[in-house]
Amino acid sequence: MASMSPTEAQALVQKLEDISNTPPSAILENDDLHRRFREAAYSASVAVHWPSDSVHLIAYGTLYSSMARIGVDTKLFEVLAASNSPLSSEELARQTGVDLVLTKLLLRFYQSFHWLKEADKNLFVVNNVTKALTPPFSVGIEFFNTVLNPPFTVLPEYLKSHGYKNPTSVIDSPWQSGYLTEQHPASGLPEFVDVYPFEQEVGKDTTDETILFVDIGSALGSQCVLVRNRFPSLKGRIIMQDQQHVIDAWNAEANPGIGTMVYEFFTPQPVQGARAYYMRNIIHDHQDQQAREILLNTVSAFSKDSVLLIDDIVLPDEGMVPWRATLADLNMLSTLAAKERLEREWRVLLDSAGLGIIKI
Ligand SMILES: C[S@@+](CC[C@H](N)C(=O)[O-])C[C@H]1O[C@@H](n2cnc3c(N)ncnc32)[C@H](O)[C@@H]1O
Repeated sequence: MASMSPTEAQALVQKLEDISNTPPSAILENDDLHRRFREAAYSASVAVHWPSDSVHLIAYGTLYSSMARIGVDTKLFEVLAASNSPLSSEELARQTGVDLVLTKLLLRFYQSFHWLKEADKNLFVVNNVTKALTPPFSVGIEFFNTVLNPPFTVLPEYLKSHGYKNPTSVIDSPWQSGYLTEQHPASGLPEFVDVYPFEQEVGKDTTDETILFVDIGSALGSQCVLVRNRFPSLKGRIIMQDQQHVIDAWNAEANPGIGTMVYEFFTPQPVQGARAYYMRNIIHDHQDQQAREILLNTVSAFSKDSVLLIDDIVLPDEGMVPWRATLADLNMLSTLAAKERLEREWRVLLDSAGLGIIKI
């Protein structure tokens, strides 16, 4: 790691931000410098990726091709490139015929990956990437997406099943293989106990009988184990709830101190008056009506000391959305026709279930 004073580090980061907004023409107009700078900037970015950044960027590879194709098919990039002035999401929706909600979602994604720019609030302009995604270059996008991605995707299985021999037969190549696979990398986000003062907020004056923590849709109880391990001397019961087949897979002997319960979250919550009800990655799996039903079922069990802890993504209402969040949004859309929510969408949803927000 290079040594540098905090002031020098600040200045360097500021300089990089300036350069990325407006690359100097002295670099762009000199072929050699342009190449070197492009490589250095890319490798500087990769050099500071967190491990989970690398996993996400690589694992979501096929999504970029699909998102580019949607922008090409709908002519969103072309419309923007043809305009002499910045265009709003409404204007882009009108000119492309894409529904406004979907247009906004696409724009969030494209912006998070710097495929276009938001010059001012809800006003979009092209950049070098947008231009690259218009004709004639854009012809390649459809070809890759429709013709090449399927064999790319089956390549690992194909090679495994062929003993990692180099394919030489045109009638037995990955092309002929029809196996499709999908993976969702773990999120790598902070744990809720690192950002929420759990012990102070819900752990006061508890006894062995207090129901401390109910994890709704817990999967295999990672968050219950986390609470137990993080607060070993905190009194109170910890309960994980999920569907029968999930609870059946739980190893109770290996995890003492954690209760299990089969619970279907479209029915009223049977555990009354817990200090904390917790849901991670549950609400984002559902459209508003189902989400509201799950919330109302939980609220029905509240006592005056109960809180609901929702561990999910909150997209900012304005400004740049981090690319990790737009990937998650698209993931939800592709796999479950669900969504990540803007802060104002969370407020409306929670309000509709009679809940107020204490803190985000
Ligand atoms: C996306 S996973 C989240 C798991 C866990 N909370 C986490 O963050 O790792 C959704 C979980 O909800 C459970 N689930 C789905 N539908 C359910 C239902 N109707 N009632 C109860 N649990 C359900 C699934 O079995 C799964 O474990």
